[in-house]
Amino acid sequence: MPSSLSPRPSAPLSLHALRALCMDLPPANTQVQHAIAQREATLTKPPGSLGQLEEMTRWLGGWQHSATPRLEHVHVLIFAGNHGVMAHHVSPWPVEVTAQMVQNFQHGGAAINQIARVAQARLAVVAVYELAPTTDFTLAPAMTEAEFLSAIQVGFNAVPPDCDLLCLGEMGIGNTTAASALCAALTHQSGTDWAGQGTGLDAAGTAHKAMVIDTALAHHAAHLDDPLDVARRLGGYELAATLGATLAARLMHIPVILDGFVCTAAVAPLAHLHPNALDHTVLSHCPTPTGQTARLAQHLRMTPILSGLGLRLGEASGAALTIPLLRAAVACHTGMATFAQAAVSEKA
Ligand SMILES: Cc1cc2ncn([C@H]3O[C@H](COP(=O)(O)O)[C@@H](O)[C@H]3O)c2cc1C
Ligand SMILES: O=C(O)c1cccnc1
Repeated sequence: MPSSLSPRPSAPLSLHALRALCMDLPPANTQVQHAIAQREATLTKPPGSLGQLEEMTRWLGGWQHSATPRLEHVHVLIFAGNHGVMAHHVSPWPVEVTAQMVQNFQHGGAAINQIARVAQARLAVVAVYELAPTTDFTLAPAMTEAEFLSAIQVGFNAVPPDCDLLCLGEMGIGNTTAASALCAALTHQSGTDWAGQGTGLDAAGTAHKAMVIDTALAHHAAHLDDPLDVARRLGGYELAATLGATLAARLMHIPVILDGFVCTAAVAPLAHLHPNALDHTVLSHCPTPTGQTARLAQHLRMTPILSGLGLRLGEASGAALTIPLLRAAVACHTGMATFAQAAVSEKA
């Protein structure tokens, strides 16, 4: 069934229902994947010579449940939120920048606006809780259970049903601290292991960020066994919305491209609940081979589509950059002639 005809699922209304949903997610269509691999073998090229493009087509088709994958309706969704932990100056930028950048997205002036236009994708921005900040998570959970569930629901409901591919991104000054705290908690490591420079902290600023994360980890130490509770205590509204959108996409047969570190950290709790929970997602990029995004990718056994570009912006910029590549993959699979059609001799 094409993704555009998939029924719109309803969002889970309790933590119990959310957990149950995460444990029982629909798989990819393996028959479709097999059919795509069979056609791929008949196309006028040495087998496997389009490398990862061939894998991408199989991945897209398997999750769209269609042997002729489509990229007619590609959507980029940015969730924005603010962070109480900014009381500790964990970013060199002021919190107002979150709202200002949301305006910038709406007026077409951000990097993502240009990349989405080039990629022929529709862009939408959702300011979660109208950018009210979370609670400072060094003192208390970032979100109450009700706030957490409602942010998940915002993300869940933001996924357009008529969508062949969803690219997710975020905007929230201070959110690399939340993302690093999540990673540290999920991997049972420390702030130093996961804190990075974010939007340009110097070495002293990064060490302070690591200390703030360690303070939060100590405060919540007795409650870090449940991945969803980790997401509630140490995450943020836009991270919870990202998790909700990723779940909705799974139920609606929509493949997902995750942007960078923050986005991937936001959905990492799902992988800790169920090993296959992120199979319908792909990580777009890693800025460096040894940074936090690379380590998170390794932890989640994800291979980024793009590496070495040094992208460290967020906003779904890396995710949207992969769209032209995916369009090329699908165009080759659907448009190429077979050996028989083109009268090209097959391998001896
Ligand atoms: C002008 C500007 C545009 C951005 N677009 C994305 N981010 C990125 O930086 C933020 C996270 O970094 P940190 O944790 O260091 O604050 C997020 O908003 C992220 O999307 C931006 C940041 C700035 C300053
Ligand atoms: O990789 C990311 O997601 C990222 C990196 C720095 C700032 N904001 C986002």
